Amino acid sequence: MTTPAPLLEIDDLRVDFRLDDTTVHAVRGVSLEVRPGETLAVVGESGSGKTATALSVLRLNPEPPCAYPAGAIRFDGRDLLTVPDRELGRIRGADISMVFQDPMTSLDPLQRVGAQVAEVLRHHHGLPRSAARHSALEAMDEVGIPDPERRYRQYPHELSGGLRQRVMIAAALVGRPRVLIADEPTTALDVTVQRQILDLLVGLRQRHDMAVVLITHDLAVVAETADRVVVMNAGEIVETADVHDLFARPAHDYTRRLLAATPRLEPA
Ligand SMILES: Nc1ncnc2c1ncn2[C@@H]1O[C@H](COP(=O)(O)OP(=O)(O)OP(=O)(O)O)[C@@H](O)[C@H]1O
Repeated sequence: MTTPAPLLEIDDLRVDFRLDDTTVHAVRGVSLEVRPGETLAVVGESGSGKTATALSVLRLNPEPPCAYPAGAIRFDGRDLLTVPDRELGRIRGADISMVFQDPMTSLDPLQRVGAQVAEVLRHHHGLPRSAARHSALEAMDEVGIPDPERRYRQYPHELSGGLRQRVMIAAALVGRPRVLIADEPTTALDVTVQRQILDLLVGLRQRHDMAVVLITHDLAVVAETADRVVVMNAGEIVETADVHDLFARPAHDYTRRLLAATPRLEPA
């Protein structure tokens, strides 16, 4: 069986944060690839460099003098670490989207949620207001927001945490990206809503044939959703494996310790 060419390739990524007179080597030579249509989980304990890696893809880490990314991140023959800002702006949302843990910090509190979903289409595809509204309503409906017409006009604080996360997912999807990076997308939600959001992501990935990079510290989530898994510790990848192999035959000590800390797990 041939492995499809990767959609996104991270090559020897290093991210340093400089704070006063200390330097934190948050990411230390991470290389990974994301293949078309797969769910790649990135797991590891808090502080292992998962978020700094993900943010580097869209250059969302703080800028120098705080953060210094190095290495290469290749997408469609371009290095995202060095493409001009305008080009990266076109890629964000249209080719690669991100969903974060806490939608309250990524949604604008002063803007109606529907307009925030539609914004992506107006910005990237130059759609007129009415067409963008129509597509945004469709996306809100697709992610399971009941009565999208009414919700469209509401502000983020008028929605529950689960609905806000669905709005973020609608905004991330509406531009039909090929890669969705979801950073702990369910951590801030209660357990039943977590389940619904994960099911939603799995369904959307299949329907839109998009690749999902799922960042999580939760191995139960990995077992249920991932095709392949990258395990990070202290800024480095310690193991990359097919999800079944990872759970059946973890190769690295650190992975075995992570698995031992989460009893009774079976990949789906
Ligand atoms: N803006 C920043 N300024 C300084 N140091 C940072 C910054 N962001 C992250 N770090 C440091 O970089 C390291 C990696 O952090 P990162 O957030 O990438 O880890 P993580 O695996 O995503 O953890 P978590 O699951 O807690 O989000 C940590 O030591 C963290 O303190």
